[in-house]
Amino acid sequence: MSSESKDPGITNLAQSILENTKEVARYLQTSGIALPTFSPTAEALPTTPDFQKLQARLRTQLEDLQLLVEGPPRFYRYFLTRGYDLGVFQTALDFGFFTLVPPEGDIALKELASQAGLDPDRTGRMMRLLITQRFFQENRPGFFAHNSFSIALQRDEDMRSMVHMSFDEMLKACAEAGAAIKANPFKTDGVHCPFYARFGVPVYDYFEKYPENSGRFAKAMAGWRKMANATAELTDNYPWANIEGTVVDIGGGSGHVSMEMAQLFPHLKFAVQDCDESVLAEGQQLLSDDIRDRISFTKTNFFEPQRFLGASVYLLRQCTCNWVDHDIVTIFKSVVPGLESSDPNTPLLINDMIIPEPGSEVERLWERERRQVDITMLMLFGAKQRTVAEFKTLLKEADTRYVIRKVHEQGALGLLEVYLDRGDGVNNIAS
Ligand SMILES: C[S@@+](CC[C@H](N)C(=O)[O-])C[C@H]1O[C@@H](n2cnc3c(N)ncnc32)[C@H](O)[C@@H]1O
Repeated sequence: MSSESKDPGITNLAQSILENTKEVARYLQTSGIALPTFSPTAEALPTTPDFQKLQARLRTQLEDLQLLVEGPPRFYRYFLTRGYDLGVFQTALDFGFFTLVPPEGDIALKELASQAGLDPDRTGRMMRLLITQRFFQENRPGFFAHNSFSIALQRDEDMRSMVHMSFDEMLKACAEAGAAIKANPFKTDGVHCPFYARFGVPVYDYFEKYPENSGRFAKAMAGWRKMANATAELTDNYPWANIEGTVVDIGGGSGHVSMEMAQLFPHLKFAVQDCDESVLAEGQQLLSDDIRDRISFTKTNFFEPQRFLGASVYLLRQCTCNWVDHDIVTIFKSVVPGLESSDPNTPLLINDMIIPEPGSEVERLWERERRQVDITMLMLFGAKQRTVAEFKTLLKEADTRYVIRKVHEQGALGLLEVYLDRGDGVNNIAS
């Protein structure tokens, strides 16, 4: 539920937008960063929590002003065409427009079409729609160049992979949403969900079946970390400097999070576990010399009892959201042998989005970001993001000794510090 129920009136809203825009400009000037433009050479904006707060406040107000000024019929006129907009974006990625347009200078339409392997008519029509949406530019007729938004996808393969995967596999699954949910209105899991309806296999079986797409998935996860959920909640909310030994990164994918942590905490080792061999192999190749000796990769099934014993931390990052409740109970149970074999202060860290309890006073866009990812899980896995109370219920169902010692809810992802109460008083917490 949103805290913003008052209607400020459009001129008051516009006035506030002006004030908040000035604050953004002041922040940038104080940080020595040039004001944003659409030029391909525009400087990157800061990603600090303070700046993100300013961005979010302005974004909410801009969205409200646009809705109020447009009114429902005009709004729906644009809203209903988003499917076509996304279809064009997907095609542009499929045909490589973002990488074929050179980083500097421009490219003739005919040349772009020829390199893309597409006819010039459709190449031009799609590029020109994209240009109306502020991707690319056509400063001289028939020649295309990058702007700040299109070049961002050329420069960063991880981010491009995330956008491409979302508009390719995931969007196709979403198109099946109505039919798939109608077919099973009271059952939801990895085989009763839109992704399965579209592709005929659950998500992770799909990536095993198509290893070429699995590589893109691993890059996409790294891209998502850069775009939406940096590791700050994980790195800043646990006393990493005070521990020693090995962090087991369960379902760690290509190990991109372990790699970042290994750079930050050179005294720690990381054991990346995942079921997908190609993703693990991808990670192995990304290791730089400074961390190579401290990161291992092992093919593991997190539904089976943990075999890495005596670790300092067991980490489950962005895995619980992919599974339905009874699977989560199995995953939580499977960590228990690891925790039992370790020091009583060894946590299971669950680093996933936390859904606010209904009725919580939270920002509308903050809640929307969480609910968008929650619905992503519904579409792809028939699964969900969870509230703290839901996590607690599943942990207790897995093992009554599980206790949640700390909850960090504020960042892009939440962090639950979970321990096993072994009756020695160390984790005897009323939680
Ligand atoms: C959403 S990704 C998260 C990756 C990484 N932890 C992160 O935060 O970016 C979930 C990972 O779980 C892995 N996975 C799925 N089923 C698994 C299983 N049964 N055992 C181990 N890993 C599994 C997937 O291959 C994938 O890498």
